[in-house]
This record gives sequence, structure tokens and C-alpha cells, in this order.
Amino acid sequence: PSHCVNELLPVLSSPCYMGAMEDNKPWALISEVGGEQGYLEEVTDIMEQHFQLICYKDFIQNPKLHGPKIQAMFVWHRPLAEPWLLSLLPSLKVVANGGVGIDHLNVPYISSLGVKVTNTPGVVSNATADMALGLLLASARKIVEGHQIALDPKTTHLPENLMGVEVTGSTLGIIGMGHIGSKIAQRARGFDMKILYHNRNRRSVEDEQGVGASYCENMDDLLKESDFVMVALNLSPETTGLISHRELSLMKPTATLVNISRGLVVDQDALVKALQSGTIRAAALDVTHPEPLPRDHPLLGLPNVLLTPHLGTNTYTTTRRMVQRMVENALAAVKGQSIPNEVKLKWV
Ligand SMILES: O=C(O)[C@H](O)CO
Repeated sequence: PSHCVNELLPVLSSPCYMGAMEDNKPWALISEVGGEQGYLEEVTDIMEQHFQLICYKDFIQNPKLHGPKIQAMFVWHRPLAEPWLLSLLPSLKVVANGGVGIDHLNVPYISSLGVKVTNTPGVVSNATADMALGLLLASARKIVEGHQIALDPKTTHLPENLMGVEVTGSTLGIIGMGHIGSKIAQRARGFDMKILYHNRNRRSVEDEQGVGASYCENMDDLLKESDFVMVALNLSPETTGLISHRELSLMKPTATLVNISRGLVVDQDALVKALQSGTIRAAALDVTHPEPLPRDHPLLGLPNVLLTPHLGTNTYTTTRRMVQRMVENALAAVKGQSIPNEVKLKWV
């Protein structure tokens, strides 16, 4: 198998190499997204059932040789499918993204080249919702601080000052009630939370009752009432900087902001100020802008911030499902068949 580089998953093995030349499967370029580890074997094994893989590092050494044979490109949330690269891939039929967010892809431009764009909605929702609740609980109950204290050899007594806020019975405001938002609401019900949501379009009464969430037409009402504000939106021009000074100032001083969508939905400078001044209690962020943050970024020095490095979909099960879906989408596009998850709009 071919093993390139992966930031998302641990482990791996051999360095990048190209699939066997005698293989008749279509060629796919697999994006290189960081680190010196290889891809998880499950990822490349699934892909190699249908494609011959070449990783970016090998491709770029001789793009003129490799470019013309490549029909599919597998990408994760990094802007690899840029015009200069696409111009080296005259036979490309599809950019198959792993994950639901496609804000890093210029869909109109890619489509103008006759290349399809696909994503993997649905399969990411459970793992992302689990992570959302994990961040909420960890921030509320100071789990990471507790872990650090437990490890500290100087700790001689129980940390009675490490007080958290109660999750059970609190109010959760979910901004963005798509598939992931609904899964978050379902989980929050288990904590007897009162659930408010704001969404561009109100969900049906059945949907609302199904997850036990009440609609706030005005997002301000949700911000004012919630103990935890959960950002679960796609990034789009409309949602960029949606949570800024004004929105943060509407939140309770005891409230926590959790973001599992995209860093740019939150105005980070405004967030830093709100956290420094006590406008809000805390923030728990799986996403930032950029990722990773520069080492001197003020968010890294704040005691009331919990950060994880975009781990939302990082489970073996969800990764396998995503890769399976990426392959199905790419294969359908290469064969000219109907594509399960084609992205047609610039922003979804
Ligand atoms: O968009 C998604 O589904 C996740 O962020 C993984 O990239």
C-alpha cells in the first residue's frame, strides 16, 4: 500500500510510494496534510481497492509525468486543490473531500474545469457531536486542569478550588441545526439540558420534537439565555465572523462558547478580549484560524480556553466511513455515474 502523510491519525508505516504500475485501476492523488507519519493503513487500504495512489510528495517531483494520468484527488480540510495544481491535472474528474466542510475548496472554479467536487455528509456527524459534548463537559468540569493537577507531584490534597459549572439541567444554545447540530441536541437531552437552537431555516415541528429543541428566531435571545453556546455551522460568507464582540457581550458572564465548526465563524480577536475581560466564562475550541495557531497566539496563553486540534472526526470508525464514502464518490465520478455526495454550490 501507499503511505503518505497524515495529521489526523496516529501510526503508520512506510514512506510514500506509488502503487504498482501494472494495476489498471484509475490513478488518484492523495493530499499530503502535514507531519512525518504515514497515512493510517485503513485509509490507503480502502482507497487502493479501487485506485492507484500517488501521494503529493511523489507527484510533485515529476508533475509532467504523473499529472496526465490522475483522475481523482483525495483531500482533507486543506486548500490543496488550487489552480496551479489543478492546471497540472488535465485528466482530473473529481476532487473528493473527506469531511462535510468544503470551505477550503473553490467549488465554482473547480466545477468550471469540468471537475466534480464531493464531500462526506452524514458520516461525520456522530463523531463530531461526541467531540462537541466532550469539549463542553471538559470545559465545564475542568477535566484537563484536573488531569494536570493529578499528574503534578506537588499535589498533596484534593483540589477543592477546582470548581466547575453544572451541566445537568443547564441551557444549551446550538447555532446551526444541521445533521451535527441535531446529534448534539440528542446527546444533550441525556443531560436534561434545555435546548435552544438558531438556524437560517426553522426545522419542522417533528424535527424539533425529535431532538427536544426550541427555536430562537433571533440569535440574540439564544445568546442571552444559554449557559453553553455551541457553534455547529458551516463556514460561509454569511457565517464568517458571526460571533464577534456584540454577540459575545450578549452572553452570560458564566457562559461557555464551544466551537466545533470552523475557526473563522468566531472573531478570534473579539473572543480573546471576551475571555480576558470575563465577558464570558470560557471557550472550548476544536477549530481555530489558522490551524494550528501560531505559538505566540494569545488564545494559547489563556487559562479559560480549552483547545483541541480539529479532532472532530478523528475516530477509526468515522475515518473509515469517510474514506469509504470518498472512494464511492470518486469512483462514481470517474465512471461518469451518479455521484452520491456531489457538492454543487460554493458554500453548503
Ligand atoms: O468538515 C468536516 O467534516 C470536518 O471538519 C473534517 O474535516
